[in-house]
Amino acid sequence: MNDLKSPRGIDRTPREIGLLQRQRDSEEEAFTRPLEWSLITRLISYTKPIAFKRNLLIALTLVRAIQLPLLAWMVGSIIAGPIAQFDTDLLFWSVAGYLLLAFSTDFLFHFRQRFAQEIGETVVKTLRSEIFEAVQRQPMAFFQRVKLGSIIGRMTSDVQTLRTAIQDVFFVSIVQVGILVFAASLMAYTDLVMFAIVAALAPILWAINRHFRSRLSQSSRQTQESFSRVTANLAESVNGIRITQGFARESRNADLFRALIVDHARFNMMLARTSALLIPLLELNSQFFIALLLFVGGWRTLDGAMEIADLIRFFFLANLCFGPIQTLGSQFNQALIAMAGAERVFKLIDQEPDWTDAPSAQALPAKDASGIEVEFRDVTFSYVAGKPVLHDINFKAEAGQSIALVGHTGSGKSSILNLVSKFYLPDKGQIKLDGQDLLNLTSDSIHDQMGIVTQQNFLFSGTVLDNIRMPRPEASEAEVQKILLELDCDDLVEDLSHGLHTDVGERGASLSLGQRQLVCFARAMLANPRLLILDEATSAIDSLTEAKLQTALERLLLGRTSFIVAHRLSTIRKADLVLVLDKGRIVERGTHDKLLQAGGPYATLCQNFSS
Ligand SMILES: Nc1ncnc2c1ncn2[C@@H]1O[C@H](COP(=O)(O)OP(=O)(O)OP(=O)(O)O)[C@@H](O)[C@H]1O
Repeated sequence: MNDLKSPRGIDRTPREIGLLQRQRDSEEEAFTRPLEWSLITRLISYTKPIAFKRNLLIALTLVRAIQLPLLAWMVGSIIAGPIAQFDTDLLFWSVAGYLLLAFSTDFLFHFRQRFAQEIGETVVKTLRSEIFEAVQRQPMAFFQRVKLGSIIGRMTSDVQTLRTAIQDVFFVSIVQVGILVFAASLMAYTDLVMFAIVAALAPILWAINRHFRSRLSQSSRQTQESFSRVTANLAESVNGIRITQGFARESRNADLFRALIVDHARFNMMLARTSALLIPLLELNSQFFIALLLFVGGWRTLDGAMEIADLIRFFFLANLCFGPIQTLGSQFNQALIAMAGAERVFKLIDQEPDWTDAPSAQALPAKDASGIEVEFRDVTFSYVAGKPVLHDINFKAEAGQSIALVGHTGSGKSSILNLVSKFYLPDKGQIKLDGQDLLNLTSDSIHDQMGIVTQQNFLFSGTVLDNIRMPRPEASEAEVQKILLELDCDDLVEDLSHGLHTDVGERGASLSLGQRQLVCFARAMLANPRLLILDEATSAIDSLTEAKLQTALERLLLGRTSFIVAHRLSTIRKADLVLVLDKGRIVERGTHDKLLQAGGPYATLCQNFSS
């Protein structure tokens, strides 16, 4: 906990400690895992759509694995052969042969690069769409459990490690192993004693390389993570600057930011120290090898046990061996990192939703111009097992009725909406839509006949037209205009700089609150739902817009069954049934007038509603 202390010795608030603690949490995710055949074969199966190119690439790679050591061997042989023998003709033809081989090697290299990139791209694009589909089919509870950051992590850094594995590690390793085997065979053929020395020392070089590479990549990941905490904190600080200044929190926030950059600097220094140790050590290793080979090779040549030409050839080949030993070390490390990434990505893709529609579920029959009849019978519901938030809920909404849900915060209003929408399933009891048990109806058919307007008035990036047309992208602009006219808010479009084609900005930021809500009403109206779920906005809106919203809402509700978490007296007054909730139970029900007369909990609550 020591490094969580503030630089000025001030005790941190739980939020500050939490922020630094997140670093530990993310580090707990496995960074590497051993090679696993099932993960490797599954990953390779993603290259099936371009199997021909993949196989061609394997063949090209094998040829390249022979070409590279052959080039080195040729250099050694030309020096030891025609040059040592002063044979000009042979020198000319040998160099021409060398050039021909070099040209064909690089010609193939061009295709190796291109095909590898294509294979990587194919795998990445399939994985990303599979992740997206897997996330989309999850029920609501999943999104409360899983952090957005972790889904983004799967989609970006983990998929990136898999790209590296499939497009580089696999093919680079084939080439390097090929070079190693081919060069080793030529070395063994040239001089067995010298080869034995290289073979004995190679594992030491490999082990040193592996050790430092894995430390290096661990440090590099920690550095990246600490930097993303710095940027996340900066974004939060800038976005929340009003609150920061309003509560005079600048100095504490600056402390926290300083702690994060100190943390980042610490990881950066660790990374620099590790690489400053690794690179000279590797260089020293190679030089130590060369010194040893020079000594033994020189001794054997002087002793007459070895030809000088063989010694030259051997040196070229030995040099060629050092590269693959080091490269294979780092590729192996990448492969282990990719295994951890693959495990996380496939776990997300394979994640079965907590529940799905029953196989026998039928579509809710669509009826024109009438609302859905909704009935709750003894419904109990909990988000967390054993902690029910709704108890014995009973009510019936006739087709076309509007039901207002009122109650203190946390009383269970949104939970009822979640159940009607089949975003969650009840623990006990029954919910019936048009007389059929919700469990026997498909979610899609319910959502097709349902419209939702939330308090946040969520808009997607794009134009006003795109947002209104979301439930029916094929709707014409004229249809959208007609909807706006029906809602009596066609002047909304006239006020906007580019009419229906005005860009709404990020999350609708360039529209006013009232305009955003009208867009959401128009969106719901275009869907022409039989059931409308509405969480009435609480934000203060000027009285003119307010009146417009009320008119639009009345028109939207006409002929549909609606459930409204109501905050305005005007909405509640018009509701056919008001359900008063308290601690997950319906404590009163009736019309506004009746409930007001009764003088119970509703009458008390009423004083808080805006008119
Ligand atoms: N996803 C969730 N996981 C666990 N508990 C939840 C979840 N959502 C709501 N709750 C709990 O369920 C209870 C009812 O919440 P609900 O959101 O239905 O109340 P509400 O009346 O709509 O409140 P508000 O008016 O503040 O929106 C609360 O105690 C709340 O803490």
